[in-house]
Amino acid sequence: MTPAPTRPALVVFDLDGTLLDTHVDLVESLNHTIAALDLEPVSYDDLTHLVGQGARVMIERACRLRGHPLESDALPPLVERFVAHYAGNMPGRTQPYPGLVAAMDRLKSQGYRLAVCTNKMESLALGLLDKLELTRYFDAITGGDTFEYRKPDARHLTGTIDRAGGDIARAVMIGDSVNDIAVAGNAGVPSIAVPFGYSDVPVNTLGPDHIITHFDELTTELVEMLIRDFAAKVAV
Ligand SMILES: O=C(O)COP(=O)(O)O
Ligand SMILES: [Mg+2]
Repeated sequence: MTPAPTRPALVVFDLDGTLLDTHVDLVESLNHTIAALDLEPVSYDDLTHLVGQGARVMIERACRLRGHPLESDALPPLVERFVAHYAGNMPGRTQPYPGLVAAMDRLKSQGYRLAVCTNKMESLALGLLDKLELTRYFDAITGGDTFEYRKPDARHLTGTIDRAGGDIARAVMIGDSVNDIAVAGNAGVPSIAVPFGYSDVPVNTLGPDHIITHFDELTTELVEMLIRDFAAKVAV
């Protein structure tokens, strides 16, 4: 039998492509934004190469993809256009992935803490989670502009863990793409990858400590096992 955990752990979630399926609204707002430059719309397949570093980078990458690299002064009005459209449309067609809410209820009923560490702008992350009535689950929600650094910089994750009142030795990061697995590795925290998000490569190639294909698999037993195995690996 698994011994009782010393103290509840903290599970830190990425947002886009992990907690929430945001792709329809991201693509729509991105296409609305680049339409101001008369650029052809991008597709969902393109999104996996564009998303990951927040709206500014996503817009820059989309313009480059359409053969229209931006001058630096062209970006701020486009970011404003994106934010107005995206925030105005929330929650749009965005939904939690299957089993997420039940998994969060399960973890919280065991006293676990939950947090969000996303490269999405903090205001957009907060607004979206509010609209979906999910904010109350989280002890901290940090975005790509909360600190002066963001994923994959370890300090984005360690700062999130601090704000959530968590302990780095009892935390797990769960995400869909390279920044999530890298930030966990950089911070010294075990990682779980989900394959249903927006990675442009198969998640097993990112080197996560574990992969779950459905949130039904996210249990306190799994979290405890990952924390224990990770500590044992680091101690070797
Ligand atoms: O919005 C982005 O570019 C990335 O967001 P994420 O870190 O929640 O995946
Ligand atoms: Mg993501």
